[in-house]
Amino acid sequence: MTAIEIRDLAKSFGSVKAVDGVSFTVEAGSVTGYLGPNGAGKTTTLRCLLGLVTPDSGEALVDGRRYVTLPQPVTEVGAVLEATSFHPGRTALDHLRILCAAAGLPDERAGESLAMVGLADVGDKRVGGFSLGMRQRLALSSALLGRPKIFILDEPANGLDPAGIEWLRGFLRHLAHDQGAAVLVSSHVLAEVEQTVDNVVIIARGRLVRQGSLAELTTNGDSAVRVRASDTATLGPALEAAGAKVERVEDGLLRVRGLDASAVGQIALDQRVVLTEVTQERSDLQKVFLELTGER
Ligand SMILES: Nc1ncnc2c1ncn2[C@@H]1O[C@H](COP(=O)(O)OP(=O)(O)OP(=O)(O)O)[C@@H](O)[C@H]1O
Repeated sequence: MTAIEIRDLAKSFGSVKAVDGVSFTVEAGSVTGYLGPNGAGKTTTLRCLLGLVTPDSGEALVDGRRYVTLPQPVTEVGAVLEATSFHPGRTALDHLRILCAAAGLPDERAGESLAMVGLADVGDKRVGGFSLGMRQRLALSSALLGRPKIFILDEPANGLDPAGIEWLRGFLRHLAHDQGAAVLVSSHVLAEVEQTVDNVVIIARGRLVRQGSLAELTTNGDSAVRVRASDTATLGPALEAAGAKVERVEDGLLRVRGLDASAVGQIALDQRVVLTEVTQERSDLQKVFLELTGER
């Protein structure tokens, strides 16, 4: 079921075409990564979806409707935009209770939502003392208050430490895969979302560059392992016997498809062949992103 639909969306600010004819959909039960370098137009797209920016043309729809026409938006869409600000003197629970009151939600949703993001123990602490990562979690908990089934999250991994990013991955997958939510999550860092998303939409300078399932974009044939070894005459046939396609690049260097680096290492060990280099080549997705961003 299509939960989010962006159709021929365009928005300019003066002479800058922030979004220039972008179309994609996000289905229920999946996480879609909306990726692109800084200034690509991601935030503008998400702001159009949330009715904060009026597009010049095209549509940005949630559940087939414009956000501004939703009768009780918090129960349908949970949104976290970049640089969410909090009153530093308020406790986390008070912050959420105020949002509950404004949205007509029962008070207890504040504590429940805080617990879902792992902040139950600090509900009575003032937000002013929170780390950036804790603020990100608090922002996420505010998106959970109305138990929505559509999530629109702008760079939610910003400021999280590696453990926080790992937690976020699991949490977003849980929302989509266990609870059937549609999750649209933007990032300018591919590695942050690569292990989370089912689908990828890449934009640059307002235009769509590539879209597809993660599986399509990472297994379209080009990902191989480069292996430098002391005895390729022994290793090559052993890898082939294990089902790999082996190309002899030059003396002592093989390019292996169909096995990952650890399987290659294990076979080399079994054959008592010394490896001097094992490099996983980048997937097509990583290459596209690298060209756009220079990210390594
Ligand atoms: N309110 C605005 N007024 C003028 N220009 C804007 C406005 N909002 C965005 N832009 C411009 O539109 C372009 C796209 O910006 P946008 O914030 O959508 O990109 P982004 O992909 O979200 O980037 P980032 O990862 O840096 O947040 C940029 O050139 C930006 O400077």
